[in-house]
Amino acid sequence: MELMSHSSTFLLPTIPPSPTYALVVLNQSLPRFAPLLWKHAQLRLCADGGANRVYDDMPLLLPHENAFDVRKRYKPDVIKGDMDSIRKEVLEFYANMGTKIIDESDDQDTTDLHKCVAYICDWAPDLDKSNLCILVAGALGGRFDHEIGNINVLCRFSTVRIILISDDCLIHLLPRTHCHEIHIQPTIEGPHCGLIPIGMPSGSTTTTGLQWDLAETEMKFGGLISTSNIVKGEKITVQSDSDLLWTINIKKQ
Ligand SMILES: Nc1ncnc2c1ncn2[C@@H]1O[C@H](COP(=O)(O)OP(=O)(O)OP(=O)(O)O)[C@@H](O)[C@H]1O
Ligand SMILES: Cc1ncc(C[n+]2csc(CCO)c2C)c(N)n1
Repeated sequence: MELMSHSSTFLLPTIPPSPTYALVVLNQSLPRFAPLLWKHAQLRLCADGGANRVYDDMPLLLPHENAFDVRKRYKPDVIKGDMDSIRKEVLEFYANMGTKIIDESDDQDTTDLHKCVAYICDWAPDLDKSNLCILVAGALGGRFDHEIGNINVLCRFSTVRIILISDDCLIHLLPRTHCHEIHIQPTIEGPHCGLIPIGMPSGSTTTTGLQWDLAETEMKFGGLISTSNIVKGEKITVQSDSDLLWTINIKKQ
């Protein structure tokens, strides 16, 4: 089985040039490291009201700079969604600056995050898709239906690397098609982590590097799932017969 390697280097001040990152900003308070994620991204999208957050919150995260200069510098490449949350003044500001606006108000069956991920995968020009990773800022810690909708996007695009990020933690999928090596960045993440079967129960999951390792263990909702686990070192391995969610806490500054 092919190996898939994971590392949260996008939270470090400087990172190696690959993979290619695309950033999607959702309609929730910006995580404190949003400017860093923005810097590392080759493509920046706002999901509908996510544009209000960039407009309102980016100057607050950079209080020593002039708000207008910050807004000009942090210009999204694309704003996409059903456009029921973005404020008119924000839409006009970015449209005048050349941001591409994609109004999909006809589609009331998929979320704004889904619409943005579909754009990145199918349409985004000039983006190396072979080594693509989509970072999603503001995906957690809000309305529960939205949070679950955001996790559902991980499952609907299970062949794409997508990482949901909040101030407190990150979540991504470990597809059952691969065995996984997770490289921990101990200065920025851990020690608390979780492994959660998604879509179907896991008949057999095996891990190394955790305080409570699994050895061909069964996991299912209503039975055992791994929460409040602890990473012991800097490398975790995971193999499972079902897709799992991996989550790890992000350290406070
Ligand atoms: N409270 C929240 N918690 C988690 N994610 C959120 C929350 N609010 C919005 N989002 C994310 O931001 C995206 C854009 O949200 P926005 O408020 O602009 O539109 P919406 O009409 O509420 O969402 P949608 O059209 O996707 O149902 C949503 O698709 C969702 O992914
Ligand atoms: C069973 C079912 N439940 C809810 C919605 C509504 N809905 C789902 S995603 C979305 C956001 C569009 O931007 C809306 C309004 C639906 N269509 N089907």
